Amino acid sequence: MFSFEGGHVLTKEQVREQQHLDGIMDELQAADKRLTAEIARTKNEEQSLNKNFFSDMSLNFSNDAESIETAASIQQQQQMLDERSNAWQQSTQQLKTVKRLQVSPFFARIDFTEGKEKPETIYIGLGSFTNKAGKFLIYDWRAPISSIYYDGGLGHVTYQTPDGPQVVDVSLKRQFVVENGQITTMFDTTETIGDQMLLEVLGEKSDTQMKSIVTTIQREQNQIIRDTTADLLFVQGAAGSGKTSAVLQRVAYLLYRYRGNLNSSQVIMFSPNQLFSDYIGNVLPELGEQNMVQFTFYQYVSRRVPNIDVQDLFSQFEAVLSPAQKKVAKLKGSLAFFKATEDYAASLEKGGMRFRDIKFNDTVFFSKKRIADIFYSYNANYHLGNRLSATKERLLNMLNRRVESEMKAKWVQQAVEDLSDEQIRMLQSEGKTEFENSDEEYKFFARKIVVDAFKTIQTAITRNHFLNVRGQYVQYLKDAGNFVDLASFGLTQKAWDEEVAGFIAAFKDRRLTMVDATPYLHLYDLMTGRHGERDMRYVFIDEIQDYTPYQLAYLKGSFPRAKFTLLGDLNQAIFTKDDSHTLIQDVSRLFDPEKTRVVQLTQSYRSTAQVTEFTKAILRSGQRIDAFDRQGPLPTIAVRDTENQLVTALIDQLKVDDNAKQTSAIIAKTLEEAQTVYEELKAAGVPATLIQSENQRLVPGNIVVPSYLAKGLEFDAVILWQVNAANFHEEDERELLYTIASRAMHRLTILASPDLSPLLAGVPASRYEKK
Ligand SMILES: Nc1ncnc2c1ncn2[C@@H]1O[C@H](COP(=O)(O)OP(=O)(O)OP(=O)(O)O)[C@@H](O)[C@H]1O
Repeated sequence: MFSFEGGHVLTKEQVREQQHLDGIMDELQAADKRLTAEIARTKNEEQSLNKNFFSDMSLNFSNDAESIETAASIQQQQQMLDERSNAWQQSTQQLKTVKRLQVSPFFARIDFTEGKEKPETIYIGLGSFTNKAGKFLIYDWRAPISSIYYDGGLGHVTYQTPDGPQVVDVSLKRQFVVENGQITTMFDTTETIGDQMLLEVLGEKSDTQMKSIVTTIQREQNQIIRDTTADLLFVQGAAGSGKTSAVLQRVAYLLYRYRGNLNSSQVIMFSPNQLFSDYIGNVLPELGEQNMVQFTFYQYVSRRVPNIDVQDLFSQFEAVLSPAQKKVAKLKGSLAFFKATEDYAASLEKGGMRFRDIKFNDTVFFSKKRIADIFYSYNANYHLGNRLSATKERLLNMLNRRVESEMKAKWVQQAVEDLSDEQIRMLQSEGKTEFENSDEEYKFFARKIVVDAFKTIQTAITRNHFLNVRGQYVQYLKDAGNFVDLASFGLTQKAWDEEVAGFIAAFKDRRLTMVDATPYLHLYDLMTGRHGERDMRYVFIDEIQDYTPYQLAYLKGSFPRAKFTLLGDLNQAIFTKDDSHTLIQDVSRLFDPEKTRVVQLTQSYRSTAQVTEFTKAILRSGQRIDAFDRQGPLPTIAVRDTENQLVTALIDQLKVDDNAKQTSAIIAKTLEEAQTVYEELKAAGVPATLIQSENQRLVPGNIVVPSYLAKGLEFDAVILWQVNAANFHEEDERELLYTIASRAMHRLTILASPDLSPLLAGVPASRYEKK
């Protein structure tokens, strides 16, 4: 293994590689020129074809034969136009790749032989590049053959091709760092991906945007990236083990592998918060792909219940639940409750559906009784969805028939008389202008007025306004004891009734907590026979430990034809807390076990060995977490008597981090505490940015952030603010503490006053330094 940087004497091999690189850079430059010219030319041709589209043809439709000729000629012109525009698009795409490759053409080389064929050498980069003769100069990292770079060492290595597994004999694996057309680092490795390269990458500074990991993807991550068989791919991994990184590269891989059949709008990713969505937003574009659809679960739910205020992340995190409320939340998040909602909906096929009157000018037009009679007039084979469509059709027919009689109503007569000249002209412009008699004229205008006025009713029918969804949900909660065993969740009927009463009070104000939002939507979907988004092909859910089984079951049903990739670390549950440990069993029940693949990632890449060893000791679960051998300072713990003294300790620490050119994130438990410490820093003249909402962006420099927004992010240095007994004492706060501590890449500091959280009592003294 060797490496060289400025000043070292180059070996023959290094000179040879640089010459090869120079050759490729020349080819890339030539391709850049050629493609740019080609794009300009096709664009011009297309424009002139467009301009002359009709003038180039003799349009003649006077007889059949000639119109056929004309049609053929139009078609031919259109075809030429399409070809030009395809050529233009292709060249534009190629040019983009060439431009990306010019920055860094390749990062690896492999030499291998396949069977009895001649030895081959290939170079791997961010995209494919062929010379004019069609020879591959660079292979895309996602090409089947590139897999051998990630999957194995030297010797026999198997890789998957569309035609099945292939075996090759690998004789060389070389890694490069290329900057501005110069090879700055080069390693030969016998391992999968040499530790040295990884060490270099991991030692870098944090950024406000996540980076891609294509040059150093690890073998077990590659399994995740290239899996195409599992319906459910479940990735359980320690903090910083590259779950998020791996799935982002997986999206890029799938878009490449199924190019032409899969586009980025058929891939959806659920992220823990908007801040995180922004943080990962650059990875795919950097890899030359378009971003997938991104949502937080809150966004996904709240956009579907427009007039209701769904509980946001902040209040979800800060809410303090009574023991009874905790039990209710557990019940409402369970698969048993999911099943109960389905059973309740099925019971509505026989009766109990709640409707609203459809009103017109403040009087009842279709009464709820009438609607219910129609709804239940169909035979028992009709499910809710069919019943609803049949009812709507009937109502629309009835509405049409009412037009004629309504035309005689007094208000219509009045409206016709009141029509201004302008209105008359407008209405006439849409139809007749001459009438045989005044009666006919009256009817014409009366009909227009009635049809127009009935549009509100039509909308009410087509948009299901006559369903009383909120009333239905309340009714469901009241009846829930008939559909789910309350006792198995430790609840009596009385306790449940009290909770329902509390729920109704908030619901009247149009407020809905997160635990109710999903069953509410689910019930609505069942009532309306909604079948989910069938176009979506891949669903990714990050941080699944913060979802309830109910929410996951609901998402599964919402994307009935998609394959799912779920990522989680059961040690990092910040909302669902200890329930997360049964989540895997619950989730696996939703999928076919034959098509489920579980991958465990145990190696933590984010942090230094010192930070990982410390954070690991916070946990009790004994889950395997392997530290990566990258060295850094021991974490420090500083306890002071007063908060004032603690602020001084904080400012001192910020200076230390600053001197090490590391940006710090000060993570406080709650938003309120984050605000306080931010104000204290400001008063002391220390610059920092307060992140108080997920809709903000990360910025360079020091930040102060509440714990629930730090999910999934990482920072050079992390300072945990006020890890005292008051803030962290419950067992179920252990995972939160682990989550925020594990955000640190290079340095971790823990500050507390007047005492230290007992949750840190189990961390051996050798793993930190007291200050
Ligand atoms: N193969 C790799 N090569 C280089 N860097 C890697 C690799 N795998 C992970 N990393 C780095 O490790 C860090 C953690 O990765 P990532 O955020 O994907 O982990 P995670 O498992 O989603 O973490 P968490 O659950 O703690 O949020 C990132 O900086 C990422 O770039």
